[in-house]
Amino acid sequence: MASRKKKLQGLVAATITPMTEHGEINFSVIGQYVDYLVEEQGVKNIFVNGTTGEGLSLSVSERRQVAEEWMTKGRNKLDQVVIHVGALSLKESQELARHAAEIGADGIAVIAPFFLKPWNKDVLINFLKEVAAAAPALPFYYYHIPALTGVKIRAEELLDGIQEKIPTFQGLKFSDTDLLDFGQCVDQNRERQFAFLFGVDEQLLSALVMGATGAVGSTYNYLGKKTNQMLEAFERKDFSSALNHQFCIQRFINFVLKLGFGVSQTKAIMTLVSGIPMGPPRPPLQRASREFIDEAKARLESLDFLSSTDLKDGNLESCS
Ligand SMILES: CC(=O)N[C@@H]([C@@H](O)[C@H](O)[C@H](O)CO)[C@@H](O)CC(=O)C(=O)O
Repeated sequence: MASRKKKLQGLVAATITPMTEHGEINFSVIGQYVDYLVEEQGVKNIFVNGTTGEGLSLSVSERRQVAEEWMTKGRNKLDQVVIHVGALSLKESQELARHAAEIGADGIAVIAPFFLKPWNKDVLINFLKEVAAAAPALPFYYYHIPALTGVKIRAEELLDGIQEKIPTFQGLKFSDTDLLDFGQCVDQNRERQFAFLFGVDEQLLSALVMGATGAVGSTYNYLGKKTNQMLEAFERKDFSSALNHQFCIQRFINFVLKLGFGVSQTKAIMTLVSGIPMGPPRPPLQRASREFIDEAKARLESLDFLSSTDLKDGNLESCS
């Protein structure tokens, strides 16, 4: 039976997988990365090998090593480490789930298989159930990201009666903008035992109103501190401040989305803000362009999201 002690709350950074210039995993910076998240961003939960971590572009052996490194370096520093173990092959997913349990992870998450796809809720649940059963002591999260998987089964439908099928089910990572679906997931959870982790960083405040218990996202790697200020304002019911924080965050995300934003750009921005080299993404992704990096840097500075900036005085856009 999964431990119900620690409900996953607050911000969860969807970790980047650092790579060398030759495209190999750069394990040597993960210790520094943990310290940066905890000390500079106030983020103590991580989601490893997900979309941002290029989990599906890594081999099973690499995924195991990455998970191990985060567990080792995060020991006594991080609160919770959730490992994404979704794969097209059920066998691989089960292997990764067993491995996550062996190394002491706090939970596992799984996306819907996206090549030969489940065509209805029951078929999807059967797949998830088989993975969850490989790690029967670990909390299980379903990772709903329909825009990337192409599996459009509503989360609200999936959750209906899920615990009878998957006793370790502990929550949902909801990376979609359908707040009706999200709200109905929260609404049906009468006993409030599940974690509802929202995954669209630029809309988090709306999801908090709808009952999100936390958030998993790429921007919490470098905007964790800002987003924590929003969570704190929301907690003390200072909705006007919370909205100001969300608008500030939106100004940045909206800007980069218009330039073209994804995992490659996240790697470049994190390198810029943290000073820790994240390296290039793995093909077919291509590294972010010089123009993107320059424009993103200027925007970060104008919003006062880069600590080195001197623009505070008289800067109308400043979000400090
Ligand atoms: C499609 C995508 O990558 N979405 C991101 C968001 O954090 C996203 O980068 C952010 O909201 C900006 O649009 C996360 O939901 C992904 C995530 O949590 C993960 O890496 O597993």
